[in-house]
Amino acid sequence: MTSTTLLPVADVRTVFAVVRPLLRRHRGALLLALFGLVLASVCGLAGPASIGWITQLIADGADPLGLLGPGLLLLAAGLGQAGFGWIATVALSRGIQPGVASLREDTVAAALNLPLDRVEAGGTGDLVSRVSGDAEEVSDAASWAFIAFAGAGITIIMTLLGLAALDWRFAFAGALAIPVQAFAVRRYLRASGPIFAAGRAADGVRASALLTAFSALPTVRALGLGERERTRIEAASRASMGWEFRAVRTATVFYARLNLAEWIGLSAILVAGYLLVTTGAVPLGAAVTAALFFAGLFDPINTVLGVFGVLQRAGAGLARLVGVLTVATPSPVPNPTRAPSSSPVPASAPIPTGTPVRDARVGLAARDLTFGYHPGVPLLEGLNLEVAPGEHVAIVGESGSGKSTLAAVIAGLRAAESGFAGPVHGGGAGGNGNGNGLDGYAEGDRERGLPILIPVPLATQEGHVFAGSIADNLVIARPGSPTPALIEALTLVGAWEWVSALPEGIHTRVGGGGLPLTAERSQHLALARIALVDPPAVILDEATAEAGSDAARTLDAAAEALLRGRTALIIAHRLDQAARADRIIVMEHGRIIESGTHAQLRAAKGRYAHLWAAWASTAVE
Ligand SMILES: Nc1ncnc2c1ncn2[C@@H]1O[C@H](COP(=O)(O)OP(=O)(O)OP(=O)(O)O)[C@@H](O)[C@H]1O
Repeated sequence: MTSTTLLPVADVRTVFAVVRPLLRRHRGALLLALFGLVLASVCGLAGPASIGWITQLIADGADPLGLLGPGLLLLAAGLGQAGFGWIATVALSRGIQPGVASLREDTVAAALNLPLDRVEAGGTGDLVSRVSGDAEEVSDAASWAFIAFAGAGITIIMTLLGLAALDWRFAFAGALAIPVQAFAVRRYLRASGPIFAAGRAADGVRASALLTAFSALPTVRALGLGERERTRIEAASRASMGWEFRAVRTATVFYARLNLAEWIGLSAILVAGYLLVTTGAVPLGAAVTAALFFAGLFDPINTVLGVFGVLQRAGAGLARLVGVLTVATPSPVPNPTRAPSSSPVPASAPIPTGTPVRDARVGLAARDLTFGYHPGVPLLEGLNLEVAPGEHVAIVGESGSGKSTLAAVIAGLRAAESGFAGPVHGGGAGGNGNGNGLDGYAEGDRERGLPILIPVPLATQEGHVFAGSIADNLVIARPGSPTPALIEALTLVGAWEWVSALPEGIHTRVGGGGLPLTAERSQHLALARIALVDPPAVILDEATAEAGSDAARTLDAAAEALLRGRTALIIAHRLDQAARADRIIVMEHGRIIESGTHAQLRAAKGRYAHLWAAWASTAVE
């Protein structure tokens, strides 16, 4: 990939549109939090007020017993502040955290549904950094920064009101700090916003560079590309670090300006207090209270301005998370002959246990299908293919002829530009043969007794092994499946023999950090995963192509058992696999150029006959 197009970042309006209903759901908790924060800051003010009161009593030479009143007020204020603060914190996190959690879940679900080409265009790292780093920033901010920000903001407002209540001149003196603070904040926000956004984007690019290099490690080693990859990662890391340095530098200047503002405000209050007390305008206790009020503002002001950075960072993360939600997910091209779906089945939705999905009346079709990797350059153009229910069709053709692409579009992994591709109703009783979109039940399907259409599983030669137990690797395809169902699926494809011989059987950990599996066993698990889903139609994309001869025999048998009684599209590189199919189609430059049985095509002496002759002369059975 030479250039990347990162996933979109949502604008402020879209972010609000997504966040508002999440917060509205917990309005009660948020109101309780606001109430608690106001009472906690009122209690916070009672502390300095009682110290001022005590000072006044001492200055007046009052009876020591008279100090008991302000002493008790001081104690009650401390307890009240802690108690109300606790209530507010709990209520606020109850109001915000569920929203953050559901946003994260929605984003992860949307990420899993993203069109493959969109993820490829942005680099996998961009997506990974959003659902991990950005989600972390947002969650972090919600768990403490937002609470600290709201608490400190309310304390500032209440303190300013308290200062004004003591004497408006104290409020005026304190307000002299505001222009410097406003200047500091304005400069900081202007500078830091773009720095944080660019920093998060640079992190995404760095993650992409790392993932690309690691995922292609064997190729990188084989072609001696290590140095080139290292330089690329180093450049991406340097860019990311550069933004980090700039963020720290901007924050340092910001805090220096805030310290200057504090110094100006406190000096003004002390001067005002001195003048007001010496002229008898206010008692000494009031001046002490005012100075303590103002000093008490340092912390909340620093908190508000300090967490601004965290909130801004979280804001940038939130916009990137919501951005994932705004990417249109591939929806199957609707079949114009059918009504729209009433209960859609998303392409990646797990099939709940107990849902009967296997049905002998489901076929596969591509109708007037057009698809291309680059806009305006179609690879498949107006392609038509019908696979009848229960039929096994093999696709053969030279490398690059479009076999895998056709399989991916029919499996719903890539969205068609126009036309239709996917499972269809057809054949048997109740089917109308018109076909259907990949849309679960369409209007009236239940009434007509038509089977539900689920996404067609595609097994490729890269049978992926997830880190976890063998059971985890299977259950992922059909959550909630009981152990006997897993064993049945493994047995069907002939994998139970080796799985049951492992020390921990089905609970053996495989994948990252677990038992390494051979390519053959990984594929075996991939086929068992499909057996567990028990779908009516399956696509095998070279699922046994790379295996050695013994492994090929094992996996051929597994595929044969899996495909029995199902509709199948098989991309066959070894032509003996194709010969066993009911029908063979030959592809060239994205088009179907021949279609027929093995015998028919050999007799026709066309492209397939040539391929067969070439293969048969080199094949070792
Ligand atoms: N992700 C992609 N982005 C851009 N072009 C692609 C992508 N995948 C495949 N192509 C191109 O599309 C064309 C068809 O590729 P496809 O993999 O479908 O062919 P194939 O017949 O399955 O080949 P093979 O047998 O080598 O897998 C090729 O020119 C290939 O380079």
